[in-house]
Amino acid sequence: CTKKAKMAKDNTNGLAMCRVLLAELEAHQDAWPFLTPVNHKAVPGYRKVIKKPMDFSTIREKLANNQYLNLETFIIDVNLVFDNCEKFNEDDSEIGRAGHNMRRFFDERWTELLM
Ligand SMILES: Cn1cc(C(=O)NCCN)ccc1=O
Repeated sequence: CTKKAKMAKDNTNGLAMCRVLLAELEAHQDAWPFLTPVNHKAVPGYRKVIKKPMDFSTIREKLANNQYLNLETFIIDVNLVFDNCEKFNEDDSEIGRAGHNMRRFFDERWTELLM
């Protein structure tokens, strides 16, 4: 096949992996803080501190709207969820621990799928 065709196949495989990974993130027992956008009206300081909010439902919407070029751009948004969580929450808190658990799960899972 041509290089372009191979690239297209890679993107297809990459996007299939995004769907698998996102479904597993959403199904994880520690996903609850990340399933929907943080309600900045209910969480004082969030809008000021977190410049680029991100959550799993927004990632799902972007995936459905074909806004991820490949697995890499998808991984950037997933890591944004966990980086925001670390910035706003103490490590020794319910949500802080959930964020660390979810990041570890995600890192192990996508490397498994890619290796
Ligand atoms: C990720 N994150 C979630 C919340 C939250 O309250 N989520 C709603 C749970 N029902 C607050 C701060 C934060 O960083």
